[in-house]
Amino acid sequence: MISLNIEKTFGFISKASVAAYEAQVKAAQEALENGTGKGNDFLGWLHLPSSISQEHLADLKATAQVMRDNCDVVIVAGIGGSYLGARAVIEALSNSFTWLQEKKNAPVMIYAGHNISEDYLYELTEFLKDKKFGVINISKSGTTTETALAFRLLKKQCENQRGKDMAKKVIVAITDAKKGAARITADKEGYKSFIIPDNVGGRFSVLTPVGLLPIAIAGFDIEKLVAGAADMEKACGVNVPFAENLAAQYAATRNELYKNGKKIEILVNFCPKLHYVSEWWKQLYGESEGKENKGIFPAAVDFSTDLHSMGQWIQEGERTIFETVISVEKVDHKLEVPSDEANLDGLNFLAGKRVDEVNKMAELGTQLAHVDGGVPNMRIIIEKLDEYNIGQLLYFFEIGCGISGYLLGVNPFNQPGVEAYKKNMFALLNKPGYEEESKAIQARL
Ligand SMILES: O=P(O)(O)OC[C@H]1O[C@](O)(CO)[C@@H](O)[C@@H]1O
Repeated sequence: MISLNIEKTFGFISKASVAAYEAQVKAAQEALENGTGKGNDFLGWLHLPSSISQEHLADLKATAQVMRDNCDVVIVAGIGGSYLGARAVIEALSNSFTWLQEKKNAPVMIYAGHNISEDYLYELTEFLKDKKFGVINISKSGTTTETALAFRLLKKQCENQRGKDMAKKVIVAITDAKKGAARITADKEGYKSFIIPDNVGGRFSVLTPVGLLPIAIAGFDIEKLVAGAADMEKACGVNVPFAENLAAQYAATRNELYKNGKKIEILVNFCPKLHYVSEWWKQLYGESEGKENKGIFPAAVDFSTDLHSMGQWIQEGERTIFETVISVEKVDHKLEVPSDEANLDGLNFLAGKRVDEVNKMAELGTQLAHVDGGVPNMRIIIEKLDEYNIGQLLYFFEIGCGISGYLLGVNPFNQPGVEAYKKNMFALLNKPGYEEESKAIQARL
């Protein structure tokens, strides 16, 4: 099982102050469990891992097989919670150079619909010109502009290039059961579709088809992923005592750090494959907690890379940060530092050592240096990067977020602030229905 070590926060906050959260955490857990807290119409993720049926997984795997049989490239079109979970898991589990390898055992996964860059979309459509490609159109609301725009382009290209019949086979929609343009299009065109349950918000949807279908297409074992999440659901259950409950400890510790002026949490990895786990985590915690002028700012770094860019700030900048390190115990491959007779680079002191040992010493050295520099440190220890462990990690962060949001006193399941930019953009683009806003915004320019 994943474990959590909070010992290196105790020079900054006391053990007793974290322990004092027990009753508050229990109340938050019960509010989640009984559906009595804020945002209680969005708790579908809470027992999702333990309630996913074999039939549902079989349906996902069958659709994944159709895509694998008919596509060399699959575009995951989605933004925020409608793509980050899939990308996080796929990149954590993939060979770092899989997309460059000649012989592939799964379609190349590409992401779109998460920006409005004309160059990105142009270059994507150019790249796809001679490719057997398919598309997964993912949008809970079914109306998100970034995704809808990319899908409009990709749908047209797929139909033109591969013919209407094949396009029908290799375009899949994941959206609301009834409403939104993505649902209307899927029903009208006869696409295979999956439903994002009403009571699961985008950032909590990685264990719905939103995450599971792309992950299965990329060739990973979604049963093991769900099994890992289900075991974490048990391990972080409402009846697991506070001292043994990882999510409870994490939520309490970060809230106590926040109260003591640590306003920024930096999620740290020492393995570049975890970059998108951090991106997923940033949305999960940022959208959930950043409201009512409150909330820890979730940031992330990839070490040791960023030790050579952000390391200075972290070591000696304003002391408003704490670090949460995802520490992976075992690597997949073995590579030793070779000995070199001339030793021109002076690295013979490392000869015979595993590269991972060097990385682990960088990790330990960094932890000690940053703690010495005034940065509290938590460590999430994960045995290795496989489906089962990543499944655990995802659910740990989800339940930790639910508890933490309630401790902070906000509704962790809405995101009203995201509408502000959309309203302005629609007004500036003269979207029908925004006539008043258009006038008002023009007057401000
Ligand atoms: O799945 P949708 O409805 O396209 O939304 C995508 C993302 O946009 C947001 O709604 C914010 O606008 C996120 O909460 C969500 O994950």
